[in-house]
Amino acid sequence: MNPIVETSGLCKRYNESVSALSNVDFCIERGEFAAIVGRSGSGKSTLMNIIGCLDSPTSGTVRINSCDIDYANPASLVKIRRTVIGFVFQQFNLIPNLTARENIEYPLLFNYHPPAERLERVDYLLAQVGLMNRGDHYPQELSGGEQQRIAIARALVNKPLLVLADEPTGNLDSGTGESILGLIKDLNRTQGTTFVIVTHDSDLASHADRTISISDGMVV
Ligand SMILES: Nc1ncnc2c1ncn2[C@@H]1O[C@H](COP(=O)(O)OP(=O)(O)OP(=O)(O)O)[C@@H](O)[C@H]1O
Repeated sequence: MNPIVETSGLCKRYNESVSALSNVDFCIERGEFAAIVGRSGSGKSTLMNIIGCLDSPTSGTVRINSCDIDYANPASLVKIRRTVIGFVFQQFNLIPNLTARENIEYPLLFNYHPPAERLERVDYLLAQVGLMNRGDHYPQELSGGEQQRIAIARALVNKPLLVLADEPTGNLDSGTGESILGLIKDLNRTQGTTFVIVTHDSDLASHADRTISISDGMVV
Protein backbone atom coordinates (compact mmCIF):
# COMPACT_ATOMS: atom_id res chain seq x y z
CA MET A 1 0.00 0.00 0.00
CA ASN A 2 1.48 3.31 -1.09
CA PRO A 3 -1.31 5.90 -1.12
CA ILE A 4 -1.02 9.18 -2.99
CA VAL A 5 -4.15 10.57 -1.27
CA GLU A 6 -5.46 9.68 2.18
CA THR A 7 -8.33 11.43 3.93
CA SER A 8 -9.35 10.93 7.52
CA GLY A 9 -12.55 12.14 9.15
CA LEU A 10 -13.07 14.69 6.39
CA CYS A 11 -16.06 16.99 6.94
CA LYS A 12 -17.25 20.01 5.00
CA ARG A 13 -20.08 22.27 6.07
CA TYR A 14 -20.92 25.20 3.81
CA ASN A 15 -23.26 26.62 6.43
CA GLU A 16 -25.38 25.46 9.36
CA SER A 17 -27.88 23.66 7.16
CA VAL A 18 -25.55 22.19 4.48
CA SER A 19 -23.21 19.37 5.40
CA ALA A 20 -21.57 18.41 2.08
CA LEU A 21 -19.12 15.79 3.45
CA SER A 22 -19.41 13.75 6.67
CA ASN A 23 -16.47 11.81 8.05
CA VAL A 24 -14.98 10.73 4.73
CA ASP A 25 -12.09 8.26 5.08
CA PHE A 26 -10.61 6.91 1.90
CA CYS A 27 -7.38 6.51 0.04
CA ILE A 28 -6.19 6.47 -3.54
CA GLU A 29 -3.20 4.30 -4.34
CA ARG A 30 -0.32 5.47 -6.52
CA GLY A 31 -0.91 4.54 -10.15
CA GLU A 32 -4.62 3.93 -9.61
CA PHE A 33 -7.42 5.05 -11.94
CA ALA A 34 -10.39 5.67 -9.64
CA ALA A 35 -13.86 6.99 -10.45
CA ILE A 36 -15.98 8.83 -7.90
CA VAL A 37 -19.67 8.36 -8.64
CA GLY A 38 -22.78 9.67 -6.94
CA ARG A 39 -26.00 11.55 -7.52
CA SER A 40 -26.15 15.28 -8.06
CA GLY A 41 -25.48 17.07 -4.77
CA SER A 42 -23.86 14.03 -3.11
CA GLY A 43 -20.58 15.91 -2.48
CA LYS A 44 -18.35 14.74 -5.37
CA SER A 45 -17.12 18.18 -6.45
CA THR A 46 -16.65 19.25 -2.84
CA LEU A 47 -14.39 16.24 -2.28
CA MET A 48 -12.42 16.89 -5.49
CA ASN A 49 -11.98 20.57 -4.61
CA ILE A 50 -10.61 19.69 -1.18
CA ILE A 51 -8.24 17.00 -2.52
CA GLY A 52 -7.17 19.46 -5.23
CA CYS A 53 -6.31 22.08 -2.58
CA LEU A 54 -8.85 24.49 -4.11
CA ASP A 55 -11.06 24.47 -1.00
CA SER A 56 -10.50 23.64 2.66
CA PRO A 57 -12.34 21.11 4.86
CA THR A 58 -14.22 22.17 7.98
CA SER A 59 -12.45 19.36 9.87
CA GLY A 60 -10.42 16.23 9.17
CA THR A 61 -7.10 15.70 7.44
CA VAL A 62 -5.82 15.13 3.92
CA ARG A 63 -2.40 13.70 3.08
CA ILE A 64 -1.10 13.99 -0.46
CA ASN A 65 2.15 12.34 -1.49
CA SER A 66 2.77 11.56 2.22
CA CYS A 67 2.47 15.23 3.33
CA ASP A 68 -0.27 16.62 5.54
CA ILE A 69 -2.01 19.45 3.72
CA ASP A 70 -1.96 22.70 5.66
CA TYR A 71 -5.06 24.48 4.37
CA ALA A 72 -4.17 27.57 6.41
CA ASN A 73 -1.01 28.09 4.33
CA PRO A 74 -2.03 29.37 0.87
CA ALA A 75 1.56 29.37 -0.50
CA SER A 76 1.93 25.65 0.26
CA LEU A 77 -1.41 24.96 -1.46
CA VAL A 78 -0.26 26.81 -4.60
CA LYS A 79 2.97 24.81 -4.62
CA ILE A 80 1.10 21.47 -4.40
CA ARG A 81 -1.33 22.54 -7.14
CA ARG A 82 1.57 23.50 -9.42
CA THR A 83 3.86 20.56 -8.81
CA VAL A 84 1.82 17.53 -7.76
CA ILE A 85 -1.68 17.91 -9.22
CA GLY A 86 -3.10 18.34 -12.73
CA PHE A 87 -6.72 19.41 -13.28
CA VAL A 88 -9.21 18.60 -16.02
CA PHE A 89 -12.62 20.30 -16.03
CA GLN A 90 -15.98 19.60 -17.61
CA GLN A 91 -15.86 22.91 -19.53
CA PHE A 92 -12.27 22.25 -20.78
CA ASN A 93 -11.21 25.76 -19.59
CA LEU A 94 -8.74 26.34 -22.44
CA ILE A 95 -7.55 29.93 -22.91
CA PRO A 96 -9.37 31.06 -26.08
CA ASN A 97 -6.69 33.37 -27.50
CA LEU A 98 -3.91 30.80 -27.18
CA THR A 99 -3.39 27.95 -29.67
CA ALA A 100 -3.64 24.32 -28.55
CA ARG A 101 0.16 24.18 -28.35
CA GLU A 102 0.32 27.40 -26.28
CA ASN A 103 -2.41 26.16 -23.95
CA ILE A 104 -0.43 22.99 -23.24
CA GLU A 105 2.77 24.99 -22.72
CA TYR A 106 1.17 27.58 -20.43
CA PRO A 107 1.71 25.86 -17.01
CA LEU A 108 5.41 25.39 -17.86
CA LEU A 109 5.85 29.18 -17.90
CA PHE A 110 5.42 29.28 -14.10
CA ASN A 111 8.49 27.11 -13.49
CA TYR A 112 11.81 27.59 -15.27
CA HIS A 113 12.08 25.41 -18.37
CA PRO A 114 14.32 26.25 -21.35
CA PRO A 115 12.28 26.92 -24.55
CA ALA A 116 13.65 23.83 -26.33
CA GLU A 117 12.60 21.62 -23.45
CA ARG A 118 9.12 23.20 -23.46
CA LEU A 119 8.74 22.55 -27.21
CA GLU A 120 9.80 18.96 -26.82
CA ARG A 121 7.37 18.36 -23.95
CA VAL A 122 4.46 19.95 -25.83
CA ASP A 123 5.19 17.90 -28.98
CA TYR A 124 5.38 14.74 -26.91
CA LEU A 125 2.00 15.45 -25.28
CA LEU A 126 0.32 16.44 -28.57
CA ALA A 127 1.39 13.03 -29.90
CA GLN A 128 0.20 11.27 -26.72
CA VAL A 129 -3.30 12.72 -27.10
CA GLY A 130 -3.33 12.07 -30.87
CA LEU A 131 -3.47 15.72 -31.99
CA MET A 132 -0.08 16.43 -33.61
CA ASN A 133 -1.91 18.00 -36.56
CA ARG A 134 -3.97 20.40 -34.41
CA GLY A 135 -1.27 22.19 -32.40
CA ASP A 136 -1.70 25.53 -34.19
CA HIS A 137 -5.48 25.56 -33.93
CA TYR A 138 -7.33 27.81 -31.48
CA PRO A 139 -9.83 26.17 -29.07
CA GLN A 140 -12.86 27.39 -31.06
CA GLU A 141 -11.46 25.56 -34.12
CA LEU A 142 -11.46 22.25 -32.23
CA SER A 143 -14.29 19.82 -31.45
CA GLY A 144 -15.31 19.30 -27.79
CA GLY A 145 -13.47 15.97 -27.67
CA GLU A 146 -10.33 17.55 -29.18
CA GLN A 147 -10.49 20.44 -26.68
CA GLN A 148 -10.69 17.92 -23.83
CA ARG A 149 -7.66 16.05 -25.24
CA ILE A 150 -5.71 19.33 -25.24
CA ALA A 151 -6.89 20.03 -21.67
CA ILE A 152 -5.65 16.57 -20.63
CA ALA A 153 -2.27 17.26 -22.29
CA ARG A 154 -2.11 20.56 -20.38
CA ALA A 155 -2.92 18.78 -17.10
CA LEU A 156 -0.02 16.39 -17.73
CA VAL A 157 2.58 18.94 -18.84
CA ASN A 158 4.20 19.38 -15.41
CA LYS A 159 4.33 15.59 -14.93
CA PRO A 160 1.89 15.60 -11.99
CA LEU A 161 1.64 12.58 -9.70
CA LEU A 162 -2.13 12.97 -9.57
CA VAL A 163 -4.69 14.18 -12.13
CA LEU A 164 -8.15 15.18 -10.89
CA ALA A 165 -10.87 15.32 -13.53
CA ASP A 166 -14.32 16.62 -12.53
CA GLU A 167 -16.89 15.35 -15.06
CA PRO A 168 -14.33 15.28 -17.91
CA THR A 169 -16.93 13.78 -20.26
CA GLY A 170 -19.90 15.83 -19.02
CA ASN A 171 -19.94 18.10 -22.10
CA LEU A 172 -19.38 15.36 -24.65
CA ASP A 173 -21.60 12.87 -26.46
CA SER A 174 -21.31 9.31 -25.18
CA GLY A 175 -18.98 8.06 -27.97
CA THR A 176 -16.57 10.97 -27.51
CA GLY A 177 -16.82 10.54 -23.72
CA GLU A 178 -15.79 6.92 -24.09
CA SER A 179 -12.83 7.85 -26.23
CA ILE A 180 -11.69 10.43 -23.62
CA LEU A 181 -11.93 7.84 -20.86
CA GLY A 182 -10.06 5.39 -23.12
CA LEU A 183 -7.31 8.01 -23.44
CA ILE A 184 -7.18 8.53 -19.66
CA LYS A 185 -6.97 4.77 -19.13
CA ASP A 186 -4.18 4.52 -21.68
CA LEU A 187 -2.19 7.36 -20.08
CA ASN A 188 -2.70 5.78 -16.67
CA ARG A 189 -1.35 2.45 -17.93
CA THR A 190 1.56 3.77 -19.99
CA GLN A 191 2.74 6.67 -17.78
CA GLY A 192 1.64 5.47 -14.34
CA THR A 193 -0.09 8.79 -13.57
CA THR A 194 -2.79 8.45 -10.91
CA PHE A 195 -6.19 9.61 -12.18
CA VAL A 196 -9.26 10.38 -10.09
CA ILE A 197 -12.33 11.26 -12.12
CA VAL A 198 -15.83 12.29 -11.12
CA THR A 199 -18.64 11.10 -13.33
CA HIS A 200 -22.42 10.79 -13.16
CA ASP A 201 -22.26 7.94 -15.64
CA SER A 202 -21.74 4.50 -14.11
CA ASP A 203 -21.10 2.97 -17.58
CA LEU A 204 -18.21 5.37 -18.11
CA ALA A 205 -17.00 4.75 -14.55
CA SER A 206 -16.63 1.07 -15.45
CA HIS A 207 -13.46 2.06 -17.37
CA ALA A 208 -11.80 2.77 -14.01
CA ASP A 209 -9.96 0.23 -11.84
CA ARG A 210 -12.13 1.15 -8.87
CA THR A 211 -15.38 3.00 -8.29
CA ILE A 212 -15.92 5.01 -5.11
CA SER A 213 -19.59 5.79 -4.46
CA ILE A 214 -20.64 8.88 -2.55
CA SER A 215 -24.10 9.37 -1.14
CA ASP A 216 -25.20 12.30 1.03
CA GLY A 217 -21.59 13.29 1.72
CA MET A 218 -20.49 9.80 2.78
CA VAL A 219 -18.47 7.09 1.03
CA VAL A 220 -20.75 4.05 0.72
N1 LIG B 1 -20.60 27.12 -2.10
C1 LIG B 1 -21.60 26.41 -1.56
N2 LIG B 1 -22.39 26.96 -0.60
C2 LIG B 1 -23.41 26.24 -0.03
N3 LIG B 1 -23.69 24.96 -0.37
C3 LIG B 1 -22.95 24.38 -1.32
C4 LIG B 1 -21.87 25.06 -1.97
N4 LIG B 1 -21.30 24.21 -2.88
C5 LIG B 1 -21.99 23.06 -2.79
N5 LIG B 1 -22.97 23.16 -1.86
C6 LIG B 1 -23.92 22.10 -1.45
O1 LIG B 1 -23.14 20.99 -1.00
C7 LIG B 1 -23.70 19.76 -1.45
C8 LIG B 1 -22.67 18.98 -2.27
O2 LIG B 1 -22.41 19.73 -3.47
P1 LIG B 1 -21.38 19.21 -4.58
O3 LIG B 1 -21.26 20.30 -5.61
O4 LIG B 1 -20.15 18.73 -3.93
O5 LIG B 1 -22.18 17.95 -5.19
P2 LIG B 1 -21.90 17.10 -6.51
O6 LIG B 1 -22.04 15.67 -6.10
O7 LIG B 1 -20.61 17.50 -7.12
O8 LIG B 1 -23.10 17.53 -7.42
P3 LIG B 1 -23.22 17.62 -9.05
O9 LIG B 1 -23.08 16.21 -9.53
O10 LIG B 1 -24.59 18.17 -9.28
O11 LIG B 1 -22.12 18.52 -9.53
C9 LIG B 1 -24.95 20.12 -2.22
O12 LIG B 1 -26.04 20.02 -1.31
C10 LIG B 1 -24.75 21.56 -2.62
O13 LIG B 1 -25.97 22.25 -2.72
